[in-house]
Amino acid sequence: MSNFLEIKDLSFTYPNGWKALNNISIQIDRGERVAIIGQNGAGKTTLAKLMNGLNKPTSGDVTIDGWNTKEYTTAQISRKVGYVFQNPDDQIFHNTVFDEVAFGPKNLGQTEEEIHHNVHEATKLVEIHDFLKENPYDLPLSIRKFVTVASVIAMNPDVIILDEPTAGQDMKGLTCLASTIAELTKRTKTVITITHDMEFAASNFDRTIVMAHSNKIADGGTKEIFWSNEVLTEAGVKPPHISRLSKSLGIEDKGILEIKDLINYIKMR
Ligand SMILES: Nc1ncnc2c1ncn2[C@@H]1O[C@H](COP(=O)(O)OP(=O)(O)OP(=O)(O)O)[C@@H](O)[C@H]1O
Repeated sequence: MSNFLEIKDLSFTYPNGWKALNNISIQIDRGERVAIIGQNGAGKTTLAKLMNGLNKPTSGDVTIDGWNTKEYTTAQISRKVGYVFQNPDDQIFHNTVFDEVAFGPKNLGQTEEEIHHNVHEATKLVEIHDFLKENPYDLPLSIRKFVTVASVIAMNPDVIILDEPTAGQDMKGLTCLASTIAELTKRTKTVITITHDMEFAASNFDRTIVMAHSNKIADGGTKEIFWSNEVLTEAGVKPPHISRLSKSLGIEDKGILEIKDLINYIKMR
């Protein structure tokens, strides 16, 4: 595995003395889709903020495409790693969707033409193109969340981190998220999500990293992880509903994470 994004012996302690990450190493390649799961307070958001340089390691290193985050500003790192905040209201500060999405490309020094192109591309991808002239705060939370996703995509980073993207999304939003992730993968972008939504992780991410008590306790194929009782119990995480249903029916097929998997299993019997 190549190490486009390399986290090596990483520890992070907040100024109040709380050690939120304890000696973590992870390697993530271009084009990978990785879910980070774990209980509240496990250190997932802290880890994401170290990946895009918002936080700098207390010890150890985070290197993206050869850039050690300690040697670059957060603005420089954000060209390579885009982070979509859990709460869109922590990110949005312009009066129109267009200006909000254009902010990143403008700061990168793109020409007017490039800015227009990137804003239109990104907003079409996440299906908010009709709202370009609207004030983001007149739009519902689910749409505001896509405004922040588009803002990051418009900067064309290599790695996109989505923090709790399914919160507040209906079926239409979930479908749009899935197609956006699929398209980003086609463009060989690395997509990382922090999520409590196990169905979302199971359907869209091939690899899952499990965090608990400031540590990485597992890292592997999503199917294996969601069928590993010990890991999920230690992390305090429940597997997807369909895996639980299958287990309670006595079906021990590790491939079952989604309804379609259970249907296939039943059809094969
Ligand atoms: N600015 C801060 N100062 C001190 N401690 C903090 C700070 N931010 C987070 N923490 C603590 O660090 C730990 C990890 O927090 P973090 O937000 O990374 O967890 P998380 O796994 O993302 O949780 P959640 O699922 O609730 O978002 C928690 O105990 C949290 O209280």
